Formats: sequence, C-alpha cells, structure tokens
Amino acid sequence: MARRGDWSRLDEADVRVRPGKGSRPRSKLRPDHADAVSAMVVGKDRGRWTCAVDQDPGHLVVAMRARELGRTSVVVGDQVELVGDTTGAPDTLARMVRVAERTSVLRRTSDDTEGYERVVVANAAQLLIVCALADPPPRTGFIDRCLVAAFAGGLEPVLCLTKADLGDPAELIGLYEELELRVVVNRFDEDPEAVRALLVDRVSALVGHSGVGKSTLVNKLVPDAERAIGAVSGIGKGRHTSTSAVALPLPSGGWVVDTPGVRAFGLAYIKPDDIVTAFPEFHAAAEECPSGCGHLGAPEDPDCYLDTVVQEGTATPGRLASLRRLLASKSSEDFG
Ligand SMILES: Nc1nc2c(ncn2[C@@H]2O[C@H](COP(=O)(O)OP(=O)(O)OP(=O)(O)O)[C@@H](O)[C@H]2O)c(=O)[nH]1
Ligand SMILES: [Zn+2]
Repeated sequence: MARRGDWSRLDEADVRVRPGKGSRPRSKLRPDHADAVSAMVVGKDRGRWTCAVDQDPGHLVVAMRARELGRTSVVVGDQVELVGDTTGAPDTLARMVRVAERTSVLRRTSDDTEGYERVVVANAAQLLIVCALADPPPRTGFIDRCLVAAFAGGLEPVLCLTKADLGDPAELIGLYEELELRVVVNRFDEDPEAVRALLVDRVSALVGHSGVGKSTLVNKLVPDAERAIGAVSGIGKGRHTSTSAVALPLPSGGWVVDTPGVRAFGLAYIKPDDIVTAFPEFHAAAEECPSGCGHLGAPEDPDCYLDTVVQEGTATPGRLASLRRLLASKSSEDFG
C-alpha cells in the first residue's frame, strides 16, 4: 500500500510556514489571531481563495493572504486559519494568517512562464486516476506517471476505470496487479457505488485525460456539480474558471478535487528513493544499495540490492518488476 514519500524536502521550503514538530513556529500568531477559524481551501482565483470553514461546504468564505504570509503558496486542499470577517456574507473578505504543513502534495509540471513545478493539490489522501477502457484507449504511460506522482507525493493511488460497457478491464487490471492498487470499474449507465464508497470522508484528487468520462463521473458523485463549481471557483462573481483545481463536496462527506487542465505531473525532481519509499518491502533494503542507485537493476544498476530481496523470497519478482517499470517511466517521454 502507498506510504508517504519523503516529499517534504521537495517543498517550497523558503516560503512555507511550518508549525514544526517541537520547534518554534516561524511566524507567531499575533494576539488578534486568537479567534482564528480553521478552514480548507476549496478554490483559488487570482489572489482570492475560497475556503470551507471547518470543512463545512455550507460555510464558504473568500479570503486574501495576509501580508505576513508573503508569497507562501496556498492551494486547494490546504488547511488554513482565517481571521476578520469569516461570516462568508456577500462582499466580505477574510484574511488568511496561517497555512498548515502539508501531508501530501500533487505537483504539475512547470510551464515556460514559471520554470518550476507548482503544487496543485495539497493534503489529498488519494489520487483517482481516471482511465477509459476504450474511446479513448487506455494509456499505460499516463497511468504509470500518475502512479509515480501519487507515490512520491504521499497520496494513495486508485485506478478508476470508466466505460466498462466498451471494454473488458481484465487485461489492464492484470498489468497493475502486483502494485496492489485499489481498482474501481464503472460505466455511465450504472450507479458509481464502488467509487462513492472509496471517497467517503476523504479528500480525493481526480485526474484523467479529456474524454475519459471524468465529468460524467463527477456529475454523478456531486449533485448539482456545475453550481458547486461556480460557488467555489467563481469567487463570488459567478464566473467559472475551468482551468484551476476545485474541491467539490460529496453528499456523504469528503471532497473530490477536480484538476482540469492538469495533463502532466511534475516528476522532474522526484528521486528513485521517493518512489521506493511507497513500497514497504523494498524501502529498508534500498539503503543497502550503492549510493545514487537508480534501482533499475542490470544493466543500469547491476549492484541494486532490491534483487536480493526477491532472491530471499521477501518480495515477488512481479512486484519488483512493477516498481522498476514505474522507476523507468519517470524518465521516459511516453506521456500521451
Ligand atoms: N460508452 C460510454 N461512454 C461514456 C461513459 N462515460 C462517459 N461517456 C461518454 O464519453 C464522452 C466524454 O465524457 P466526459 O464525461 O465529458 O469526459 P471528460 O473526461 O470529462 O472529458 P473533458 O470534459 O474533455 O475533460 C461523453 O460523450 C460521454 O457521454 C461510459 O461509461 N460509457
Ligand atoms: Zn538499488
């Protein structure tokens, strides 16, 4: 099962406020922040963040970032503290005074204007990789790279196969069997019961190529999804920005975070060890490897110790092969 990778050192450490474990917080709450309320960021639009107070989808507040936070990155899923007018009444604006340390991160690739990888979703417990069984045909390169992003970012990946009326999932499921992923299969003429059950009380990010049936699924999971998207992304102006991530509330508790426009994840700074960390049986053994080992095995890494784990019978050859396929996919260009 997925374990949290050592993603924290990949963080924008220069700008984040870390409520450190035992260490003194870098920015103290001012006395007037004693009445701060906790909220989760559910939408973001040009310097304004929509936040759900106490994760209550019925209590949305628009906030700006307090000056003391500087340019601290704040994204959907971040846990924040708000002061000022937190009623959420029209035309009110709260101030965000603190951002909690993240438990997971999903990054998208840098684009030319930014030059570095940005976190798009924080604190999601899982990543639903939505993939159609046909029309468009499944792309394993895409799935593999999503898996790498999930394992390295500390999210549990779930393979969500759609359009089961058009194709048989057996082959694709077989390909990922050794990774022991959770898999859910659905089709648009049936209720997505299994998906719904996985999402209860958790924050789940959704990713998928255009046309795989992601909106069809979201519309079934989130009643009145269009209106909900407007409420969190319009930031009070009724405007729908379809290019940024939005967290949508689920009737039975929990949130799905849609990531429109995210076609690729930022894998450039992920190290082989970040991925190995998600594989309990190989994690400790990897410390026996030569320094800088890419864990690919021969011929690239002939002295990789992970082979020994398999020889000793602690792990199956298939599981190592699966891990190595992910390690190799990180550097491949196959991202269609
Ligand atoms: N046969 C079949 N078609 C489906 C299924 N789910 C969705 N579709 C169709 O696939 C097409 C794409 O579905 P969408 O839900 O819009 O896909 P999307 O992933 O949101 O695509 P974008 O909106 O482009 O991001 C639509 O014509 C749907 O009706 C399914 O389970 N079976
Ligand atoms: Zn190794």
